[in-house]
Amino acid sequence: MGTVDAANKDVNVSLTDEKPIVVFVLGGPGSGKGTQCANIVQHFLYTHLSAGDLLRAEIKSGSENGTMIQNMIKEGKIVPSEVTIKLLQKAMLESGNDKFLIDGFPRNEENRAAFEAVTKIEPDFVLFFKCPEEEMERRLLSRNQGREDDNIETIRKRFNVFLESSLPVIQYYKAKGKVREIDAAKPIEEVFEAVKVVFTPKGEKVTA
Ligand SMILES: Nc1ncnc2c1ncn2[C@@H]1O[C@H](COP(=O)(O)OP(=O)(O)O)[C@@H](O)[C@H]1O
Ligand SMILES: Nc1ccn([C@@H]2O[C@H](COP(=O)(O)OP(=O)(O)O)[C@@H](O)[C@H]2O)c(=O)n1
Ligand SMILES: [Mg+2]
Repeated sequence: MGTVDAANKDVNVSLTDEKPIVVFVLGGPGSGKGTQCANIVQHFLYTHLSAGDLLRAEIKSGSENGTMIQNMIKEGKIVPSEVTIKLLQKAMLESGNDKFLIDGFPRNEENRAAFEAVTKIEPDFVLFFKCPEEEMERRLLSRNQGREDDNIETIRKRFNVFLESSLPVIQYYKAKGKVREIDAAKPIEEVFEAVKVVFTPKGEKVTA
């Protein structure tokens, strides 16, 4: 009995040790998630996985889910978790890394609960980019990446989805003390200064 317990304990310890480190990067559309993740990976040893980028790549690949995903994105709606989580898991495996910035996910309670149930991973912390809607709107309208959802009609829908479905997820993690909130209305370099502080281990100097 004691031996079995001891063995189980060992297994649990090693599983815990092997679990990847995950940071969820959240914020409204246009708050600067992608921009700051690109900066973070230059300074810290993370792999950046954007849920939106993975979904757009899935459309391009001609997958059987492509049309459904395209329609959801055009409407600013959230794609069923099953689809997004599969893409995230595949990208995590293929990266060979064990530290991830998961950008734009979880976007609703379903995303959050399904990810936790399927992967058993809890985020280390949640980086939340807080930005006023007018500023996010300005940025999205001049993003110029040819995205079908960067038009004023879809942008309004995405803002509503953010308020109704995504903010509650941020609240959920706030209650657990896991949210690191950043003022994202400032210029890119200033936002990154604040981001670096969050990623720099306590006691270490924040580097340039
Ligand atoms: N702090 C900032 N100030 C001004 N423009 C920004 C800032 N951060 C990002 N942008 C620009 O705003 C647009 C949206 O940024 P992006 O990183 O794609 O946001 P998100 O991934 O949150 O939608 C891009 O064109 C980007 O260059
Ligand atoms: N977890 C996610 C992330 C994105 N998406 C879809 O992809 C769209 C674009 O997401 P994105 O993260 O690339 O958008 P931004 O916040 O970067 O502007 C969203 O509006 C959703 O339609 C989703 O369904 N589920
Ligand atoms: Mg983005």
